Amino acid sequence: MNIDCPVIEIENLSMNYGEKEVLKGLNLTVNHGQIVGYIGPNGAGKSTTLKTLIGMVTGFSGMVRVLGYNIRTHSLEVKQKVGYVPENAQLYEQLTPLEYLRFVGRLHKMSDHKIAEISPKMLEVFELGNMADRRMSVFSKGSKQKVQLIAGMMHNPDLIILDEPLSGLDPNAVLLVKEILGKLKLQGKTIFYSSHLMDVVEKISDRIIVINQGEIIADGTFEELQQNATGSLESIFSNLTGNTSHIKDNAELFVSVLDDIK
Ligand SMILES: Nc1ncnc2c1ncn2[C@@H]1O[C@H](COP(=O)(O)OP(=O)(O)OP(=O)(O)O)[C@@H](O)[C@H]1O
Repeated sequence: MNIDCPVIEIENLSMNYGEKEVLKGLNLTVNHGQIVGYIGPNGAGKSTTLKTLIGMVTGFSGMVRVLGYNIRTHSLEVKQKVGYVPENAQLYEQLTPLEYLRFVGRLHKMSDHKIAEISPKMLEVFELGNMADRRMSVFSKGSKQKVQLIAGMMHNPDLIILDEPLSGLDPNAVLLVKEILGKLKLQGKTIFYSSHLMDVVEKISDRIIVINQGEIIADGTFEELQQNATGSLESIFSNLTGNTSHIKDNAELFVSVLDDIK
């Protein structure tokens, strides 16, 4: 791929669901070889942005180019070349991991030989080797997420888009994914991911983008974000995305409502 050309280009991206304006004129360029953390409160528009990048959302306005392809006209090419791990794992649970990875690998035009060679190794890495032939309907949430992560990256894409990739993973698996992402970055891959795990985002991201109510409100390295508000990313996040003084009051209200049930 041409490393001089941006991996992701978004100009004036807006998206409405009915009356609700979910993305409000986003502008964003991501260059080759960065790990970009995309954070924001629930409902801020993170998943909608990521789905737009992968061609799963239509009806938006503005321009979106991924790996040089205009997503409106070349979404198939983007789907084939980009790695994507969705927020809610939609696995075909009647399949075993090996069957599922064969299915996904074929969609990415990998040879059956290559798929058969790498799938058991990747499952072993995620400690799923002994589950390779079991139906995924019996898998725990974390195990399903691990299969989803493998499926999203197995074709060795240059751009990996991850929506809450660490959701449901135990601390050792989180560590493993962090290590893998770090190594992929060293190979020149670009990783654009959303997460609510502020400590992880703080540690592994070259760049952090904060979205709130459909608008980008901060964009920079962790050190750059610290120039306006010191402290951990968690406290910067709270400062940027709103008043948190109501949290204690709301917790008290919740418990007092429960008390009334007695
Ligand atoms: N298919 C849909 N139809 C209608 N509204 C939608 C749809 N998908 C998302 N929304 C709304 O768009 C807004 C943004 O949702 P989105 O999933 O992008 O947020 P998010 O930042 O990923 O949130 P979270 O952190 O909770 O995953 C929310 O108000 C959500 O209810």
